[in-house]
Amino acid sequence: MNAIFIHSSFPGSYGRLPYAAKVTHYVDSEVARLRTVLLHRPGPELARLTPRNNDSLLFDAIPWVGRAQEEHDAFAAALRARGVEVVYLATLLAETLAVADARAELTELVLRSPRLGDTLRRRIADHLAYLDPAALADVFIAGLAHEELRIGPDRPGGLVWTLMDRHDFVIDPLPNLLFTRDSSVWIGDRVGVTSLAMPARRRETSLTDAIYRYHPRFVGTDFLYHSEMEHLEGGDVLLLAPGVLAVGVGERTTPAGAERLARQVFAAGLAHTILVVPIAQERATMHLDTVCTMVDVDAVLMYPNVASTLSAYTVIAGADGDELRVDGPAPFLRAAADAMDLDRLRVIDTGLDPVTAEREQWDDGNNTLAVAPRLCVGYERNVETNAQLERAGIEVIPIAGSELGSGRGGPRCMSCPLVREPLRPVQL
Ligand SMILES: NC(=[NH2+])NCCC[C@H](N)C(=O)O
Repeated sequence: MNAIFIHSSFPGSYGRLPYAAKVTHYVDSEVARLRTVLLHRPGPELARLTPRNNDSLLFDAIPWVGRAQEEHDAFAAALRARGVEVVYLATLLAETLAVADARAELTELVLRSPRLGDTLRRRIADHLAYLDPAALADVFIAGLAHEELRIGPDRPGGLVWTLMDRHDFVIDPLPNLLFTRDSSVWIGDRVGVTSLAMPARRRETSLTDAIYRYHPRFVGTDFLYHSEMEHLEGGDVLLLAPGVLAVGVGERTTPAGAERLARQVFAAGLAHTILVVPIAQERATMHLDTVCTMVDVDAVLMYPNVASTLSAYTVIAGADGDELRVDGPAPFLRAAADAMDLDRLRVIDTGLDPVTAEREQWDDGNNTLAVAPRLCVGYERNVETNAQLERAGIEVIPIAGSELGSGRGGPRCMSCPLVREPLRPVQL
């Protein structure tokens, strides 16, 4: 028997702690009271989006940056009003870049791009060397445009810079950093730095990796997953109950990623069952959390157009500790209830009729963030879904998302829980 016990009082914000204090981060469910969450307030990286690059940068429209920031501030305020500590990724990154090794590592990484020749590489290195940690963090997030680099007779750009399209970037921006759910995931007291599938997002994990390795807040944290491992994105990982995970495999997470995660969590003693859930390889269902999120310990909000057809393979550790045992497929809702030791899972539908459901699923009506059991944040525009939740006894904290939603992500995608109250000690 191996029980994980957690400190009963959770430390407050980073600013109030002695510099090198160790903070206990811990998450064992989707719904237990949320204590601390990692968000990214969108900034100048969104202003990089144009009709020419928005598809490859994974946005469906060109967001109005100021309004997106207002919406995001209201999201953060709603969480704080419920007692949640909000930690910003850009702040953590700036504090991380005060550490010389972290600064050198991340700088070296952007300079390594084979698109740059030696001359341009030198110009970029000079440019970055003068920036203070906060300004350097801004460049790592918002990228660097061709015309932002100071080039002149005494500082020639060289062949690559000269032949480059003026609209091109010498360091690509990361507009999807907003969706902090995907670039790292906490399971128990360990962090998984994920392995993002889309080229436009890959560099995000160099930032989360550096933060978790170098920031004093995270000293001593054990890693459960690394970005060089098989593709796995946080939006596909649901902590159904302590010891039970669901992992979507589709456009982003691969079966190999799900298998790797299973091996890692079994080896760390963090779960006994992984449900592997195939989802359609489409933009509308890029992650499992676009069709299924939890709103209570025994209730899920689900997209009705897939609820009855979604299936799951149940993976448990094999007897010899190496080979995994795979059973199924079985209907997802049945397999989940069995693994969670419940008679059944309550299901609340996204939308009312199939057309409304399809519209509201697209607008991330399904993508709620639980702040506590039966209390979640949802986009206000998904009127029918929110009404369904209220009818089922789930309180919805509505937030505006007309601009935030243009990147196709809702409150769950935009948040990475660092601390939730433990649902119960895990008995493995
Ligand atoms: N967990 C999520 N559903 N995240 C949504 C991410 C949206 C982002 N534009 C992407 O395509 O990657």
